[in-house]
Amino acid sequence: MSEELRKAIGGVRDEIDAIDNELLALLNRRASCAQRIGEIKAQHGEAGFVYRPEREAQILRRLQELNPGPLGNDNVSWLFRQVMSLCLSLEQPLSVAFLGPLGTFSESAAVRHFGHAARLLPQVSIDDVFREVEANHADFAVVPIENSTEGAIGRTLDLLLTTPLKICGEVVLRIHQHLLSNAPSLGEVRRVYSHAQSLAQCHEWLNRSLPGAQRIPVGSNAQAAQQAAAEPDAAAIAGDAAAERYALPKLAASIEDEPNNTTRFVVLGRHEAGISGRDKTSLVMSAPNRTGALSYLLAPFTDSGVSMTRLESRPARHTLWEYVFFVDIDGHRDEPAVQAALEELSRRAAYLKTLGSYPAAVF
Ligand SMILES: O=C(O)C(=O)C[C@]1(C(=O)O)C=C[C@@H](O)C=C1
Repeated sequence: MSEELRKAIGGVRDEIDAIDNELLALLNRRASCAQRIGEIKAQHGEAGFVYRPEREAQILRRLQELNPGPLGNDNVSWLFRQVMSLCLSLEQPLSVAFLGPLGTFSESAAVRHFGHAARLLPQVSIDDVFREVEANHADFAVVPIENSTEGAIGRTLDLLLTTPLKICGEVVLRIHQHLLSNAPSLGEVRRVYSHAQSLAQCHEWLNRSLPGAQRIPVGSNAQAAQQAAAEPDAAAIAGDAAAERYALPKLAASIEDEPNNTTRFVVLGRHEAGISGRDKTSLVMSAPNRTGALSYLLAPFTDSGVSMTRLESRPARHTLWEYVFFVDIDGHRDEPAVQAALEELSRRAAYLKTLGSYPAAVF
C-alpha cells in the first residue's frame, strides 16, 4: 500500500476501530439484557418459552422501517437475526430438525429463521423431522410446505393433519439453483445429479445448455453435490448451501427456468406464538359432503372481514372422493375478527383443526 493511500484511509480506519469498540460494548450489553430476560422467564416458570417468534418479528420489522441504508433491509434483517440467535443461545440453546443432509434448502431455511447459533439436526425424511420434535429430541422443526413451481408438499400436509405440533413461524426462500462441478467447463460434464424436483425446475436450461448429459435423480440436492464432488465429469444442481458445504465451484449460476422460484417453509414447535401485529393463521377443515358446502364453510371469513390467502384441497385418505381443505388466513386467532370467524366455522365444519397462528415472514 502506498504512503499516500495509507494516509487517505488511515483516518477512516481509526473511525471504524472506534465504531467497532462501541459495537462490541453494545452487543455485549444487549446479550446481558437477553440473559436477564432468560432469568426472569425462568423465575416465572416460562423457562421452556424462551424463543419468542412474535417479539423477533417485531424487532426485525421495526429495524427495517428505521433502516436509513446504505445496508439493505435483507442484510440488516440477516445481521440482527444472527445477533438475536446468539443472544437466545445464552438464554437457552435451541435445536432445529429439518430434512437433511447438510446443504439442503431446508437447512438454509432453518438458518435464515433461527440464525447460526441454533443446533442443526438433519433428518432423513419429513416424517422424522416431525417425530424429532414430537418426541422432544428437538425444539423446533422446519419443513417445506409449498413451492411456487411444483405446488404443495403433500407429505407435509398429511403430517400436519395429525401432529400435535403447532405452526409458529414461516420462512419464504427464493430458490436459486446452480450447476456445481469440478469439471473445467460445461463441455466436460457427462452426468447431472439432483433431486427430481430440481431437475424439473431446470429442465429447459438443461435442454439448451447440456443436451447430451445424463440426468440422474437422487434423494436430495445435497446428496447430489456430495456425489458430484467425487466425480470430475459429473455436476450437481443444488443451492448455495451445498456449494459451500461440498466446496464445489459454480459452473453456471441461477439456472432455474422460473425466475421467481420460491419455497415456503413452516416452523413447528410445541407452543403457540403470540400476536406480532402482522400474523397468519393456518387451519385444516373438511366440509360436509353436499353441494355448496365449501362456499358455506368459507362465508364466515368474508362475514368477519378476514382475508383468505391460500386454499389447498387434499384427499382425505380414509374416505374415497372426500377432501380436506388447508386454509391460510390473515390475522392471529386471538384477534377478535379471526376468533369470530373460527367460532362460526367450528359450527359449520365437519372437522376443524387450527394448525397455528404465527408472524408472517419478515425477510
Ligand atoms: O425479548 C425476549 O423475550 C428475549 O428473550 C430477547 C430476544 C432478543 O434477543 O431480542 C431473544 C430471544 C427471543 O426469541 C426474543 C428476543
